[in-house]
Amino acid sequence: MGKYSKETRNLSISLLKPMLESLHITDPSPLLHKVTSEGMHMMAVNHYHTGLQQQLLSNSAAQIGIPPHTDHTLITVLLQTSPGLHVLDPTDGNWKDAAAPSEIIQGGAQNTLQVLVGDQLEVLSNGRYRGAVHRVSQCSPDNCSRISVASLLSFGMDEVVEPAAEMDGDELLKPFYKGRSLRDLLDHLASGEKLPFIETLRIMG
Ligand SMILES: O=C(O)CCC(=O)C(=O)O
Ligand SMILES: [Fe+2]
Repeated sequence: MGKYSKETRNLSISLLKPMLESLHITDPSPLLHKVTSEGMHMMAVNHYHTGLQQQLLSNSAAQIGIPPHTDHTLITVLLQTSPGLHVLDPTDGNWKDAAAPSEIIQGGAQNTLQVLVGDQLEVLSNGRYRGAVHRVSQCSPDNCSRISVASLLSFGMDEVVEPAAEMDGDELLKPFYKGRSLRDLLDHLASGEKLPFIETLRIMG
């Protein structure tokens, strides 16, 4: 796991670099330096299995799966042992299976990594990149076995993330997001507020 974690962190950073360059941020190096020196990298392992499913069913009507959400990250790299991850396609509003069709046919997605844009990249890019809305479909009650490993790269806990000051070589004219940190996200979650955090950051009009 240690080696995998290191490799996915390196992969995320090497993906982030051209993404920032694509925004024509005059000098992306200080941003990248912040991520590499003070950023957070977390690994989350989700195990969806029949025992847990049955336990949930006996207690309530709940079923295993994850409802639609975006990640708090800059970038998430996800490994799944079998299909189940769906991503919302903003162009037509339909959910798309994140595994390639050939993998679905073969019943596995072991050799593929999914890369998801998270909220922090949406804010930093002033909405040019949009956080990927994703969900995990519910397991069948009698045949549920799935593991996913998420590698979550973000700025540090107290870094206030806001639209980058200069993009496309010009001054940023109008920021569409408020600047907030991960600590603000934790306060938001603790407050019991139902609105997704990213929606509280968007500045309308
Ligand atoms: O299990 C998965 O495929 C996705 C998990 C996920 O979205 C998350 O941990 O944020
Ligand atoms: Fe997620």
